[in-house]
Order: sequence, then C-alpha cells, then structure tokens
Amino acid sequence: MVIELKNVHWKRQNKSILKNINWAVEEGEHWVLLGLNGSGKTTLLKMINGYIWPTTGEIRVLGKQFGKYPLGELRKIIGWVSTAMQEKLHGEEYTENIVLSGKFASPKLYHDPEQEDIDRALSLMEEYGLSGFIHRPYASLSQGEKQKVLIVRALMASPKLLILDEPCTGLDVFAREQLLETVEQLGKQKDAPTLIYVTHHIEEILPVFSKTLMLRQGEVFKTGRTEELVTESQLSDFFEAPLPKRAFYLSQCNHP
Ligand SMILES: Nc1ncnc2c1ncn2[C@@H]1O[C@H](COP(=O)(O)OP(=O)(O)OP(=O)(O)O)[C@@H](O)[C@H]1O
Repeated sequence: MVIELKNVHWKRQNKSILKNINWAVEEGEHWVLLGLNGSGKTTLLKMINGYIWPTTGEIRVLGKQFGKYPLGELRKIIGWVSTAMQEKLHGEEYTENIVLSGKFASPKLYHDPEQEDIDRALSLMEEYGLSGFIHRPYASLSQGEKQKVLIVRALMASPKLLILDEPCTGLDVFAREQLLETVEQLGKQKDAPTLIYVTHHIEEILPVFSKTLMLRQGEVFKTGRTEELVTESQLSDFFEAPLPKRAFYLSQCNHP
C-alpha cells in the first residue's frame, strides 16, 4: 500500500477541514485528486507529507505509520512538485544544477555532485527533452519548461510517490499539452513512482490516471475507477451544477 488513510479528521478553529477521509492507494496505481478551490486538497497533501497530523484517524504512507518512523526519511522518498516550489529555487543556477539539486532536496547545489549523479541528471534531461536547456539559467525558462524541469528534478531522488500539485497552473494551451505529455510519458514507465495528480480541471485527467478521488468540502465524495467517475452525470453531481459542455467534451477526449 502506498497511501492508507483511515477515518482521518483534521480540525482547526472548531472547523472540520478534513472529515472522515478513507483512501487507499495501491502500488502500480496512478490517481487524480479532483476538487474545487477550498475542498481540502492541499491540506490532504500536507498530511501525506507529514507537515500536519490528523486530529483523529490513522495514516500510513509507503508502509510507514506516522509517529513511528522518522518523517525526514519518509519525505526523501516522496516528491512534491508545485508552482510554489519555483520561488524557492535559485533562478540564476543552471538548469542542470537545479535538476541535480533534487537528489539532495535542496534549493541549489551546495557541493560538488558525484559523477554518477551528473550522468543521471543529464540522462533524465535527455529522456524528457530538456537537453537544450543545459547551461541556461533556470529563471530564463518559460513557465512550462520550468515545470518540466521540476518534474525531472523530483525524479533525481528516485521517489516512490510523486505528487504533481496543479502543475499546469499558469500554462497556455500548448505548454499545458506538452507538460501533460511529459506526465503521461512518466506514468507509462514500468518503474514510475506512484503519481498523484492534483487538479480542479477535468480536462487534465489523462488516461494514465486510472483512479480518481473526488474531494468536496473536506469529504470524500467518491473514489474509484476514473472511467466510471469522469462521466457527465457523476461530475454534475460532484460539482452540484450541470457541467459546461465544453469542459466535459475536453475531458472525454482523454477518456473516449
Ligand atoms: N491552518 C488552517 N486553519 C484554518 N483553516 C484552514 C487552515 N488550513 C486550511 N484551512 C481551510 O481549509 C479549507 C481547505 O483548504 P485547502 O488549502 O486544503 O484547499 P484546496 O482544495 O487546496 O484549495 P485550492 O485549490 O484553492 O488550493 C479552506 O477553507 C481553508 O481556508
């Protein structure tokens, strides 16, 4: 089991932010975490990464029960890619150094890397079409290119679980398609980490995400197979509004 949450609640200021969350992610699955703004997605991710603890309930990630295993060790095998991370990195660093820094979970390279790490970074950059950015300062890349670098950077640590937290935010339609292609390429690989793709855009749900968790107002609305949940009627129930035809059409392009 990669993620196991049992009856998880999280309360702040007398308000229940997460309510009775039950979620099981098995090895070999890739999931979408779908929810509107304020539904509790970030709170759930923070919990999975051990930055906050359930008020009640149990949580195990990668087989480790929280409270019985050093969180620092656990975080080393969990990748978390978000646009917020871009601000923490040193933009003047060369792109290949940003990728290399992923091995050490640091915002820049603080010491000389081993040759095998350099080789791995360059080979990952080549595999994901980033070789053209070698010796380019990270800050000079476009938003979409930066996001792609962040995904490859996360792979440097060989994570077992990789969270892609709204990675297409701020991307134009072409950059978004390119980034989604990268995600699809990664998800299809045999030794890929378990992917959790967080979004509120249904048209970003790629075929590689066979499972979906729908989170609404801090509660699990439904979990299950994506093809059964990403339907017009389920989505309208979930959003409590008829789905705009265009959004549904686009989502069906991925799940014909
Ligand atoms: N520390 C806190 N104290 C009080 N309320 C909080 C706290 N953290 C989050 N919340 C509230 O919990 C709700 C869920 O927030 P969260 O950031 O998890 O939502 P989200 O689904 O990630 O939203 P978005 O898509 O907009 O990022 C929000 O109403 C938020 O204001």
